[in-house]
Amino acid sequence: MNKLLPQTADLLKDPLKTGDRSVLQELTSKKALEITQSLQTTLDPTRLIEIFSAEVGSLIVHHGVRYHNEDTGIDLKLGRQARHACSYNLNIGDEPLGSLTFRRNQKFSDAEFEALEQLLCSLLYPLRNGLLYEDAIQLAQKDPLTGICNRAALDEMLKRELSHAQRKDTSLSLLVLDIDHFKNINDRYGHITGDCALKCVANMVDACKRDGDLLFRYGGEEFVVLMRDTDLAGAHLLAERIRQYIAENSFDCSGATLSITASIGVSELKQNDDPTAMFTRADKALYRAKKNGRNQVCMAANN
Ligand SMILES: Nc1nc2c(ncn2[C@@H]2O[C@H](COP(=O)(O)OP(=O)(O)OP(=O)(O)O)[C@@H](O)[C@H]2O)c(=O)[nH]1
Repeated sequence: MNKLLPQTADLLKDPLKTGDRSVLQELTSKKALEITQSLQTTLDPTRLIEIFSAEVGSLIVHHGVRYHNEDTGIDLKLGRQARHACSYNLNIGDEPLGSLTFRRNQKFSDAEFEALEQLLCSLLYPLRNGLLYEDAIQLAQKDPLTGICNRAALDEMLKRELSHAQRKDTSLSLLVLDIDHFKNINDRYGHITGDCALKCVANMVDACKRDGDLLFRYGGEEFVVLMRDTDLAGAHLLAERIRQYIAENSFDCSGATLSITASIGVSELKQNDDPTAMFTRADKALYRAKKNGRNQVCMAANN
């Protein structure tokens, strides 16, 4: 593959020489095969674009690439954003896959446009598979009712955050929140109102926490917040703020005005902790908060 590069780069240094379309066409066909093989190594859309840009760059010199996908929120910028641009809206049938822009200081020649279009065909199906895979992963980690991350996501994140905090010697705290007497809401107003209350609580917790804190629905009427770089005192502050906010703000669900409270247990990461130990300490603290009369925050003993 690399043998082609010097020859190709020379050819493309001066756009006027690129009139030799047959050479470029031949190189493009070979490159398309190489790209197809290279793109088989990953399903990560960002990585796919990086690989594609690097492969294309060995045939068609460019200084920057931007991939933008409104639906997934991916906005990837590689290299620098030079003066001349060559943009494509990628799609398969009527399925949009985002837009891809190549940039460089010299104009792109017609032969290069043709070559790029041909090479892009090798990207479309791997990119679609990558986007679908990412979609499936995200769906599997989302709670369909509240739209926040679910327990599977918590299991994964807790493991990751815990090992990061232990490696970097930073603090990490966790709170478990359980709505008080939630069964009464279902029994009195029905499950649709109960569902609405769960969504409202998720929004309330989300409104109280910092951007870097991670919110999960653990199951039923139980929520978890994972707080990076936060010690027990900081976690206590957030837990108390959430408890107070929920207790002081009634909300409307399907015509009913609901006033609810929540109990919260908090724990901080200890040396040699594993995810289960850390979670269990917060859960036990939550149990104490319930036992002591609910609508309160209890801290796990940190020894
Ligand atoms: N509407 C609705 N209810 C749910 C959902 N998941 C769990 N529940 C209900 O949540 C209630 C939990 O009740 P309990 O575990 O007895 O606890 P509680 O009534 O909140 O009482 P304490 O936790 O002891 O204060 C049960 O009635 C479950 O059916 C859900 O997704 N939607």
